[in-house]
Amino acid sequence: MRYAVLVTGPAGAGKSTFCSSLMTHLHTAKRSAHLVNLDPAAESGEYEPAIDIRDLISLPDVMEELGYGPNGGLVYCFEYLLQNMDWLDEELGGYEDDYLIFDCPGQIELYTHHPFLPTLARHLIRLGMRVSATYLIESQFMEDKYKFFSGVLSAMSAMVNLEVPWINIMSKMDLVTTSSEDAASGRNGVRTKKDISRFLDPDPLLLVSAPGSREERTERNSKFHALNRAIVQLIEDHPLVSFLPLDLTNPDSIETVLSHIDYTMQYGEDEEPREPADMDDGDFADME
Ligand SMILES: Nc1nc2c(ncn2[C@@H]2O[C@H](COP(=O)(O)OP(=O)(O)OP(=O)(O)O)[C@@H](O)[C@H]2O)c(=O)[nH]1
Repeated sequence: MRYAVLVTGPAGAGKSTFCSSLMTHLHTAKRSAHLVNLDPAAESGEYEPAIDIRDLISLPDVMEELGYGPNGGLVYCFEYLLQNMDWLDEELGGYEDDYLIFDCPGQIELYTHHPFLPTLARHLIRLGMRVSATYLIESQFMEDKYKFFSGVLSAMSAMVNLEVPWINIMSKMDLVTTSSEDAASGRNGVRTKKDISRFLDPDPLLLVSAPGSREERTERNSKFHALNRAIVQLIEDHPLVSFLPLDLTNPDSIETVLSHIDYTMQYGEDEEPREPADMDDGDFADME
């Protein structure tokens, strides 16, 4: 069985770094894993991709030869890929019992209102692969509820568009300090773990505004207030909208995220993911 993990999220969220960490972690665990680069503008990273869209088409070439800008060029590259899926099939052909990690580009519109990734995911499923997706949002982005709403809505939009087992990840947790002094002074704009922990598994009541804040002023506008409450209700009603924290400086954190990916890919979202300690070898026997 082949397993595909689509690593998605906005530009700079840490997708490529996460892919490298997953590769290292899987190799250390003696699991067969390969990197698939789907970013036609990618720069070289720690791991040489086993499959690389730049071997088919690259963004700099498209921009130079066809005169496109970066966004139009990226769309052209993906349209070209979809018209040449036999290239991908051939590239994937050599992998049988492997874990394939797809590093995706950071242009958010690719996830929210283009059909490329859903078409790709369906194609991989037709090839008999188990497919799941992760969506990374960086912890620094989650400074207040407005940014949180924006992040959640972009994640939900991508999730609804893609329709595969899905895990939201809050990346770069190592940049979140636990120093209450820093938090009090707002030094460097860093937040405490306590500050953003409410966004990992959000309690809607906590997201309703605090008095005296920017929120209070905004809520004088009752239409926006009603919209806020509706979004809060949506978040509450939807169990998929929670975030796994990812601290790449902590191997346990990577292990936990990987366990969730394994489990989600194996069982979908119908069952609650269990902690790694609750899983036995039989759960992943065919993934070794
Ligand atoms: N401190 C910290 N920095 C990180 C982490 N992950 C990524 N970074 C940094 O964030 C920047 C962006 O990381 P990338 O992995 O290139 O992010 P990306 O999502 O692949 O970016 P695009 O390909 O542009 O969409 C780089 O400078 C990384 O070194 C992390 O877990 N902690």
